[in-house]
Amino acid sequence: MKAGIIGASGYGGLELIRLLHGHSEVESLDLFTSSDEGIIFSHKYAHLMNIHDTPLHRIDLDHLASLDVVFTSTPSGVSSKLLPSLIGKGPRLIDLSGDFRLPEKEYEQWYKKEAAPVDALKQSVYGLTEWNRAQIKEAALVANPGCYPTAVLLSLLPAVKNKLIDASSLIIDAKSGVSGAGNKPSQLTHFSETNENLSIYKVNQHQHIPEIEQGLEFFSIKQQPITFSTHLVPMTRGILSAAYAPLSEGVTEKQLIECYKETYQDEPFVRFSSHGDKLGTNQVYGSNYCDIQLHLDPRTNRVTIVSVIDNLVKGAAGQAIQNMNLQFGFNEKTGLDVVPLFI
Ligand SMILES: NC(=O)C1=CN([C@@H]2O[C@H](COP(=O)(O)OP(=O)(O)OC[C@H]3O[C@@H](n4cnc5c(N)ncnc54)[C@H](OP(=O)(O)O)[C@@H]3O)[C@@H](O)[C@H]2O)C=CC1
Ligand SMILES: CC(=O)N[C@@H](CCC(=O)OP(=O)(O)O)C(=O)O
Repeated sequence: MKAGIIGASGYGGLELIRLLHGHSEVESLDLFTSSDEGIIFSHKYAHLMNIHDTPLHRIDLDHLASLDVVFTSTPSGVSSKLLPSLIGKGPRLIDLSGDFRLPEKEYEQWYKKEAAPVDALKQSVYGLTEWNRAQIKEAALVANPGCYPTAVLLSLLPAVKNKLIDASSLIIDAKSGVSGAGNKPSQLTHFSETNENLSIYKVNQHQHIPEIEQGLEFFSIKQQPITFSTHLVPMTRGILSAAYAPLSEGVTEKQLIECYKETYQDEPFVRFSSHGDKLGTNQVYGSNYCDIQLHLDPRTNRVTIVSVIDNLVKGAAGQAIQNMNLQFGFNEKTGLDVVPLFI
């Protein structure tokens, strides 16, 4: 199949290239740019020497329409303008940005940008693979989930859906490596302000709050507002999410564990473990895994539900490729069956 990436030179784009390079079904990969047309990609990124020595293409709708799948890995506000004219023109579209994840009003409120046209929004399908396979399979346009919502929703949905925890006042505390902010330098990500520093940011204003609430509601039950805090950690990759909630009355820890085991037992990329008291982002580094653990504190009857992902893989490019595999009828593990880097 013929694949294309718009925003190839960003972090999500580079990760798509890395993983698609090892994908047995992808015959050609065209890279598109808004700023560097004609540049040989490996001259810009030497780690791709002898791997991607082709020039970057101008974003051209006819060229894009000739492909089987197009990934957009662009800043918010870009794919909402680009993709509507490509819907139904040939390629399956998989958008890594937030442009097609929320309804119009919520998007404009939280992203402070103009939303995608309503007709296009109606055709987009939320790409949380494990929870939305039937719809993703048929979708012309997949809205790939945000990095934090992937970690949070995968870890909370079994408990919330089955009403095993009291989700009326969920508190979720999440931490991310700096690559989550993309390759464009900013004061938040400047070395001298991230190194030796741990910070909380976008308190009660993070754009993933409505996405998480919507996901909990869409796949489980009517959701009360959540408290969701994001922190920047001086590391490159990885997200750790920890959620705190009381067990529902009469529910035991054993029931909760059984529910998670059952929900994810056949999933190739979600690993639930009921033992151990330690979970780190390095156990999923570079891989498409989401690892989940839970711990009940019998003194408070509150459960701590923890998950880790690599924000650039399961939180972005890996999940996008998993969705592509699903859409084209390939084994979901194709191109993604790698052992985490760990050290
Ligand atoms: N980083 C992460 O962990 C995750 C990111 N996301 C989302 O995925 C998207 C991509 O993220 P990321 O790769 O980190 O971002 P980057 O900022 O690293 O890269 C974005 C790329 O988009 C291209 N671009 C910029 N402006 C335009 C434009 N006007 N038209 C077309 N292309 C443009 C640029 O390449 P060029 O100049 O060559 O056109 C740029 O390299 C974002 O929306 C982000 O929120 C989602 C989940 C996780
Ligand atoms: C560390 C860091 O800054 N992470 C980014 C994640 C961005 C993202 O994934 O945003 P979209 O919803 O636009 O896809 C953030 O917290 O905003």
